[in-house]
Amino acid sequence: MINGPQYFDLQVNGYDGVDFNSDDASGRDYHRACTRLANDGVEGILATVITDDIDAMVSRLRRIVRARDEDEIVRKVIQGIHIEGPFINERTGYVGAHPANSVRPADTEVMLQLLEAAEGLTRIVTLAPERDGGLKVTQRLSQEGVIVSAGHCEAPLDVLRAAVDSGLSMFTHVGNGCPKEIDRHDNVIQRVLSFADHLWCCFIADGVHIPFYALGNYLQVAGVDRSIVVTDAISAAGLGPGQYTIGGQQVDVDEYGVTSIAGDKSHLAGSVATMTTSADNLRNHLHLDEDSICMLTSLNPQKALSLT
Ligand SMILES: CC(=O)N[C@@H]1[C@@H](O)[C@H](O)[C@@H](COP(=O)(O)O)O[C@@H]1O
Repeated sequence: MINGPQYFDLQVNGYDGVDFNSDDASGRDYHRACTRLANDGVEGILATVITDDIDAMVSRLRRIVRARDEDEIVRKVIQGIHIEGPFINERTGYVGAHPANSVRPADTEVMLQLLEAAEGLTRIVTLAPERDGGLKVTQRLSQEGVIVSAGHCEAPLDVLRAAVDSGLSMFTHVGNGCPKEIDRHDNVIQRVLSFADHLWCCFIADGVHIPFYALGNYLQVAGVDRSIVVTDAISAAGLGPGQYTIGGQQVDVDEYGVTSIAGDKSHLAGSVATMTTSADNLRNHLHLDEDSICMLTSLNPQKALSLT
């Protein structure tokens, strides 16, 4: 997709064999991943750092900052950072692939430490509003101009409403990061969809995280003009089945692109999608027109970041 609309991906944990949450990714690794992203028609991404011990998150954030400082293509492609965790819901199902023992309640001091390590590059923070007491971190982040996105959460309706009033403006991978067995009506997916007028709703369109017919329903309710497609790609993106990593965890990828943490099939652990395969899915499985695909994969993510 060289001459078409350029994709913009708000959630990328790795690409082409490079894990952005690894403790030994080199500048050369970042160069390779970003060159492949650019060749795959991706104009910009937010490199995503997920829950871990704070020292590990800090050093991974610094590593991304350094890789950008040293290399033009990395600077061009990695347009910012998405910090996903550690202030998420620790309960099984909601915590998903994040290491539960590193999850913690939201804390302004810790948040500031992470923001400082990212040196002004943080554009999105995913947290669980119900774990942000007094919504203090939500308020602080929105004052700082950082997008607060709810995710890996089970926020009740009144907490979501208060979070929106405090600056919450996005929801991370709607339909995922929640248990498979939840109440058929009163669940976090229905709650967030009821707030879709106020939130950017992000979806993973790989056909593994959400069946296409359900994704079609979600997009109709949320509206293509308020929705964003992300890959949530891990290092396996663009490669075949095998064993990969996200941070200190091993991820198995099967021949259908289903990811799992070392033999535990209870939840997914990122995708192997690229923006090209995601756009193809929207075209071929959801039969969306090109304008809608462009909004979901390029215009809306940039609008959310106030880049257009
Ligand atoms: C990189 C990464 O790990 N991304 C998340 C994962 O954290 C989460 O566990 C899963 C939940 O999906 P599920 O709720 O459908 O299992 O979605 C994504 O794959």
